[in-house]
Parts: sequence; structure tokens; C-alpha cells
Amino acid sequence: MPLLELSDIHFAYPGLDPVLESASMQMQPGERLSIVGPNGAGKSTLLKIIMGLLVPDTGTVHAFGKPRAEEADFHEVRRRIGFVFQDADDQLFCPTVAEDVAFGPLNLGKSKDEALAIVDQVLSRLSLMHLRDRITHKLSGGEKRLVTLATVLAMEPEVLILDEPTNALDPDNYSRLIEILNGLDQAILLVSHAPDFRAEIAPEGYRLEHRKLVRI
Ligand SMILES: Nc1ncnc2c1ncn2[C@@H]1O[C@H](COP(=O)(O)OP(=O)(O)OP(=O)(O)O)[C@@H](O)[C@H]1O
Repeated sequence: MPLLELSDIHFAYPGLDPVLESASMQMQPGERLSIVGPNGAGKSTLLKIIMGLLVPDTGTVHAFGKPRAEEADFHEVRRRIGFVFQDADDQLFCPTVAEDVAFGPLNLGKSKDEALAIVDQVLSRLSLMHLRDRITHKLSGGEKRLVTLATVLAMEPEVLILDEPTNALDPDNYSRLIEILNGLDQAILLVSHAPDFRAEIAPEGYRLEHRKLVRI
């Protein structure tokens, strides 16, 4: 059974031309797929539909073996899929890095001590302990991206969706991100304009062209 399946999705922002017309895709458990396509093709829109943040005009979303249509259906999806947004500022909102990373686990019902243990474990794993007590909004762009990944991994998602994860990363952190992602066992859905990065993380996937998804 596919982990994720979109069938015949049509979507238009109100009053505008359609962004997606009959877009379909499947992702199997453990699979790593990329979605490529020009700026404005609708890649971020598609990711938001998977997470239930946008509702398609027609078509169906299946995730983890169930159809997902209503807002309530997507609560479980959002718990099980970790979404790293294109813009880290949309995702980091606590005063310090430790609080941002602890936020998800606390929200999932962990105790304060458990959440703090997760913070140290995830930050160590990503070699980010030096940022633990920093003020989040004063981090550099690249540091924010890595901290965003830490906030998502802290919730132990089964699938990772990454929207342009290499934005703002210097060559060292770019290489480190490849190492980190290749060390994870989650399925990954990656949107990236960087061919080298895609080749390392998810060489196969789909191209979004003419409002449809074509297997590449
Ligand atoms: N909230 C919105 N309201 C209206 N139009 C939108 C909105 N968000 C995106 N769009 C438009 O929908 C189209 C698809 O946008 P989307 O962000 O999904 O593209 P993308 O493939 O992710 O692009 P990029 O590679 O530049 O990130 C674009 O033409 C964009 O201008």
C-alpha cells in the first residue's frame, strides 16, 4: 500500500488559472522522491495539499492507508509527516533554539524532562549543540534552516517533506545536510532546484509540468 497517493488533483487559487490539473503521484514506504519543476509550477502548492493546508478543488489524497479529506483527517497526517518549510521564519517562533526544538515534543505530550532530553539528542545528532541557547531570530539563514530540521526531527516523523532545504546553506552545511539525511531512515519527499543535491538524496521522482506530475 502506498504511503502517500494523490489522484487526479485539480487546484486553483481563487480567481486564478489552475495550478494543478489532474496531478497524480504515489510514494511507497521508505521511498525517497524529488519533485522538480520551474518556479511557480506549483510544487509548494502540492506539498501544502499533502499536508491538508490547501484543499484541492477535486481529486483525492490518501496517506498512511486512509483517504484524507476533512481537516480532522489531516491532524494525524501532520503528526506523522515532518514538513520543513521553504522559509524557516514561518516555522521558528520561540525565543530560543532549545524552546523551538522542545515545542513539538511538549505538544505531543512529553514531559519537560523528556522534551529536554530530546532537544539535546537531536541537536547533538545534527552537531548543533552550540546553538542550543541562542536567540532563534538572531541566527543566520543557514543556522535557521538546520534548526528547523531539528524541530521537525524532534517529533520523530515517519516521512520528511523538505521544501528547498539547501537554501542559505554554505558548502560545509550543504555537505552536512546530505550526510544527515542519508543517515535517516524516513521516507523523503524533496523539492529542490539543486541537481547535485537531488542526485544525493532522491534521484528519482516527478516533474511538475503543464500542471501534471510526470514520473522521471
Ligand atoms: N496564496 C496564493 N495566492 C495566489 N496565488 C498563489 C498563492 N501561492 C502561490 N500562488 C501562485 O501559484 C503558482 C504556484 O506557486 P508555488 O509556490 O506552488 O510554485 P513552486 O513550484 O513551489 O515555485 P518555486 O520553485 O518558485 O518555489 C504561482 O504562480 C504562484 O504565484
